[in-house]
Amino acid sequence: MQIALIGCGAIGTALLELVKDDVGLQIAAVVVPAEGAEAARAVAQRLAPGAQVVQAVPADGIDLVVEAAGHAAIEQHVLPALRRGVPCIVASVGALSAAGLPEQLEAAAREGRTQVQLIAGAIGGIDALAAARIGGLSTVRYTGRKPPHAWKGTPAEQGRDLDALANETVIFEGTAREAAAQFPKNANVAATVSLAGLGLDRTTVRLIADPAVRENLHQVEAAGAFGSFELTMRNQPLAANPKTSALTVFSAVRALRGKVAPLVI
Ligand SMILES: NC(=O)C1=CN([C@@H]2O[C@H](COP(=O)(O)OP(=O)(O)OC[C@H]3O[C@@H](n4cnc5c(N)ncnc54)[C@H](O)[C@@H]3O)[C@@H](O)[C@H]2O)C=CC1
Ligand SMILES: O=C([O-])CC(=O)C(=O)O
Repeated sequence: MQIALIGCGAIGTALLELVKDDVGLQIAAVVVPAEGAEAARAVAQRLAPGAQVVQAVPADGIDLVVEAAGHAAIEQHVLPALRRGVPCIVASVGALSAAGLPEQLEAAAREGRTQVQLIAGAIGGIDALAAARIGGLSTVRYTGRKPPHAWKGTPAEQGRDLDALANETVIFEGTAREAAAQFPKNANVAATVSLAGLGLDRTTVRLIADPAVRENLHQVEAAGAFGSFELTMRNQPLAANPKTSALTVFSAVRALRGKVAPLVI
């Protein structure tokens, strides 16, 4: 299977490392903006020597796209690939918080008679939540807790010095839609939980900067006709990007391997 990888940062690089010996998965292209091309070429030379580094998904010869780039990449690269009939695996699930984008993705996939797969990424329990939804859900709450430095470059910095935080601090409370839009690199999981469950506007979200934690903690509490569950993930962040959990990479690799494996779980 010939694959185009969109994004070659923390997730993309770790993904290339993991799949470099997978015989069924050939990385044919790495798609990055012009300013990221040089760094991506160095990574590709080491981990995917057969890949071309390009600024758009090649029009021919690609069987599967995997996105690990950021919200803008969905409109820019995923929608056109779907329309051409190329299935896509998406990590930047928070992009679907933009009005109309879920519908556009569905329409593009229909037009191309293909599918877009939103990965679970850094969160677990998505299978249970999506199944529970069929019986009816009453509440779904998501709490994301990360060390203060993981919130740098986000609205969490407004009115506070993250380096000086002595206690856990709630930096956001609201809907999953608002969280995903305001924290595009930190709240994709909020969008994923909501899309699997009660939707972007009925899922309540709290985001916390906590100087007492080293890991990225994700908690989900869900209740409905199925019963209830509480889930806590204590994820190791990637050294290359403290905002991103290593599990996100494993989730993307699982999705890729699931496309070629004879038995899938
Ligand atoms: N679903 C989940 O659980 C999670 C999803 N994510 C998503 O994955 C994205 C990537 O995460 P990291 O690898 O940690 O980020 P990163 O910042 O380390 O790497 C981003 C890469 O994408 C490239 N890029 C940026 N905009 C692009 C565009 N429009 N088209 C093509 N390439 C582009 C950059 O040049 C860079 O190579 C995040 O921005 C977030 O949207 C991240 C963590 C968890
Ligand atoms: O990787 C994580 O821990 C979660 C994350 O950044 C996101 O949801 O965007």
